[in-house]
Amino acid sequence: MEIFRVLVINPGSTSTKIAVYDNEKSIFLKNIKHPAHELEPFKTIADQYEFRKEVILNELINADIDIERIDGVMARGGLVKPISSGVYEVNEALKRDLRIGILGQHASNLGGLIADDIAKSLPHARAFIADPVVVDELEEVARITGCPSMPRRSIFHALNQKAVGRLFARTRGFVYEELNLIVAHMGGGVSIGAHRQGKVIDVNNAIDGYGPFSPERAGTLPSGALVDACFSGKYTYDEMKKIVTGNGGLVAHLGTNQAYEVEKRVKAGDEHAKLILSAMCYQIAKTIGGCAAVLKGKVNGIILTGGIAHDNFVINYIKEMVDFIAPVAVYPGEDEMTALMQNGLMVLRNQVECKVYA
Ligand SMILES: Nc1ncnc2c1ncn2[C@@H]1O[C@H](COP(=O)(O)OP(=O)(O)O)[C@@H](O)[C@H]1O
Ligand SMILES: CCCC(=O)OP(=O)(O)O
Repeated sequence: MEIFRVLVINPGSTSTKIAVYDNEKSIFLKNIKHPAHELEPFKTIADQYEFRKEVILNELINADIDIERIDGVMARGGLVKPISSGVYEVNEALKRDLRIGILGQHASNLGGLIADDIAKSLPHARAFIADPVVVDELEEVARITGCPSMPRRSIFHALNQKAVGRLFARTRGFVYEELNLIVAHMGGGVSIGAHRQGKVIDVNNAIDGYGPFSPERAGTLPSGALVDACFSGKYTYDEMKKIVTGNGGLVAHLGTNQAYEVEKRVKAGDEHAKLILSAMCYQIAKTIGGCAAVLKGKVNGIILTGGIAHDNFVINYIKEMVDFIAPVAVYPGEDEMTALMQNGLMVLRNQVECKVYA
């Protein structure tokens, strides 16, 4: 059997994850955490490009991985134009939109760019992204806000939400497309999606829109206060953007983007840390309740996933508020690396056609 070597790169807001597979066999996996102070010197996401690329290449060198053998570089894709779920080969149009950050700035914008750069330096590698954060399956009614020029947008952890949705269904003898699920991904950002028979018909905008606050995002804010702050003369445009994305949420309240650090403080008896972490959980649970209404109460399961799903305080808090809706399943971490590898192998084996980003 032909062996395909796939490099998977996943730049998240608080981490860079790297994996190498020979066919389905994992030969290397590393999660490099980036505490807030390490990323603070970079003014923009684009400024992190060299840093993140170096991190990836150094890890591969240190692990003695023969990168010349790589056939495909799979990346978690970023804030390009809204597109359907699937695998896209990195092309010039995609790179241009990733560079601009046409729908905003997020570490995953670097994924396709770094993948392309690495693939081009190798003898026969191709670069792809799959299920980027802009996968858009929203129902029309879910797009409308009270201000026609500011519609709601689908920006979420599409790759992992769909991967764990499929895993949940498979392990229970169903297919994902038969079930109604609510998936809460809790990472540097938090997204909560209403999955109706394989389509995410409603979800919060996890980057700079609305929804629960998260380790580094402010989430929904009182709009009057937000307008006042913008015009107060105290902040530049970039500073306001950073308040909403990057320096919001746990970073703003507690000075760290690491939920495990907050959990340690809570265990040590820090009442303020407990109140803030509780507020984040409370907002997540309320949003899950909203998704139950979207699905008209017909919910087969609630899935809690992402790095913070390792945190027992968080899980217990949310479970207590929502387990009256449907059974709660917990998938700590994410299945993004496996999902990217599987998508890459399907294309390299010509089992699916990759889509063209135009
Ligand atoms: N074992 C753990 N216990 C509690 N929180 C954790 C644990 N592992 C990771 N986290 C938290 O999960 C968050 C990162 O989640 P992750 O899904 O890796 O996000 P991202 O992809 O945005 O970097 C961080 O706040 C981190 O502190
Ligand atoms: C839009 C979802 C992307 C996101 O928030 O990812 P991180 O949790 O990795 O920042």
